[in-house]
Amino acid sequence: MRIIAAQRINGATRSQTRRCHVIARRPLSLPRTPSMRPHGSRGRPALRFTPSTRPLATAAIPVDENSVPILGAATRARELAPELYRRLFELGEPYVVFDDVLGNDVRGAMLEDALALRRRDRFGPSQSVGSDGVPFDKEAVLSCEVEPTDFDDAPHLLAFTRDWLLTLPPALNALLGAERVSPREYGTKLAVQMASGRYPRHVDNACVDGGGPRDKRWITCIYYLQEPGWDAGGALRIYVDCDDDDARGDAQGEGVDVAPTGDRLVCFFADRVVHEVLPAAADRWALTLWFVGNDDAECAADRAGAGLRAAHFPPG
Ligand SMILES: O=C(O)CCC(=O)C(=O)O
Ligand SMILES: [Fe+2]
Repeated sequence: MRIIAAQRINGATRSQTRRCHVIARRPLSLPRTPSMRPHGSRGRPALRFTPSTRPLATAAIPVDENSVPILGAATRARELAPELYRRLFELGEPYVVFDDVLGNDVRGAMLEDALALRRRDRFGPSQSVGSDGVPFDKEAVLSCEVEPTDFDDAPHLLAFTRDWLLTLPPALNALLGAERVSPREYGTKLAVQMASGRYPRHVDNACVDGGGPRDKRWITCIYYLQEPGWDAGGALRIYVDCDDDDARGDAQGEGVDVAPTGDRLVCFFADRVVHEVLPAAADRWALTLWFVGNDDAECAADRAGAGLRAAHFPPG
């Protein structure tokens, strides 16, 4: 087993010279999606949404394995999968929060990567999709999809992404007893919400027919990169079902706030959980991985959560 050198985790080996060759394979046959547009394009028409997922293939895997930092991320994915499965699938909890996922050194190295990408101007306006399937720019939120070609700047972000994508789907599928989470396709987004920015209420996968490829994103996992002691707001507000006889309840359910504490991972179903992000007083960093469902029926109108979604996004 290879050992990660502490200085690599600390980012001390970050250099301007290329350490290895990187497979710069773009998603193979997917159309350009809103988040894959050239950065900074202005005055774009309101296109129908097409999901930004990609074949796993060799994406995010540099040719020289020895250059990939070892974060313990695959081990953590294997360790956390049973609890994720139990709480999301067996107990039907709307979301699951894991803390101390990779340790503060790894978190810090991932944040350094993100800052390096920002210095390289790799970010563009971040888009959301409305309940009608029409995308719009979020205010003061920038994002990018970390690519294999970003390896020299972002080895830790890529190593985490690669390890989770290779490990979590098979681990969940073993528990589910069928290949319901695709081990071949994924979505990803690195986002920074600046002061004054916010994410309006939405469901990641609105399950609307956008006229393009079907959006197959099924499970959202968000890893937060904040420094320890973060108290600048920016909670993820998740709307959960509430009982009819709950005095505080209304048709929209009750919002539960999850702070974007560093080294925290929050997971929920991409096609049914209504959520938003509240304003933060400082830059708020998050790396999202979307796991893709293999089964068309996973994203069905009558699935759990449809009532809550209808309450938040009434037709018309
Ligand atoms: O960063 C977060 O907490 C949530 C982000 C989000 O809702 C999204 O990217 O769709
Ligand atoms: Fe979201």
